Amino acid sequence: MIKKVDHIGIAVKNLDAAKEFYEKILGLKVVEEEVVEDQKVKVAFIPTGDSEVELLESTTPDGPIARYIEKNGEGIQHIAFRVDNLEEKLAQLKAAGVRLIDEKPRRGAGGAQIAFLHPKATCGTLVELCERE
Ligand SMILES: C[C@@H](C(=O)O)C(=O)SCCNC(=O)CCNC(=O)[C@H](O)C(C)(C)COP(=O)(O)OP(=O)(O)OC[C@H]1O[C@@H](n2cnc3c(N)ncnc32)[C@H](O)[C@@H]1OP(=O)(O)O
Ligand SMILES: [Co+2]
Repeated sequence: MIKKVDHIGIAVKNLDAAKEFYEKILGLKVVEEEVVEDQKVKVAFIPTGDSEVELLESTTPDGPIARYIEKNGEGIQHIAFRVDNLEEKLAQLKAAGVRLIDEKPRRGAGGAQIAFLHPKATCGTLVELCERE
């Protein structure tokens, strides 16, 4: 079952510059920063009520965030929905013929289990599903 929007992923060129805007100008607060090697990103999480903003800077010129920015510039790269059972949700989507990027959960930020659905199967938005304690 999908519980809520967990976070909105925003691709940025420079995490420090983005933090400057979100913290100093908007008045929000980064609570956690982490490198997720598996996704070739450095992330900063900013709580906004019941959901968070995830700022993403690429750690390599060939990662998904670098490729996204090269093609589209900075901006919203994905939306993440919290699920209570990721394996079960992936099996259900696979049975429904949905194109999955990840058939098995991978490790995400903050110890979450994550998996992506292909934007061509979701009416144009890259969707992440995540399960966390
Ligand atoms: C840390 C973690 C966490 O929260 O815990 C994260 O979020 S990590 C967040 C970063 N990690 C990821 O994004 C991992 C999953 N992403 C991927 O595997 C990749 O980025 C893909 C989504 C498959 C795109 O791959 P690639 O750039 O090689 O393909 P491509 O440029 O040929 O794109 C194929 C088609 O999908 C579209 N497309 C590509 N990226 C898109 C996006 N973010 N949103 C909407 N559409 C997108 C392209 O425009 C293109 O459409 P046309 O054919 O019409 O031109
Ligand atoms: Co994410």
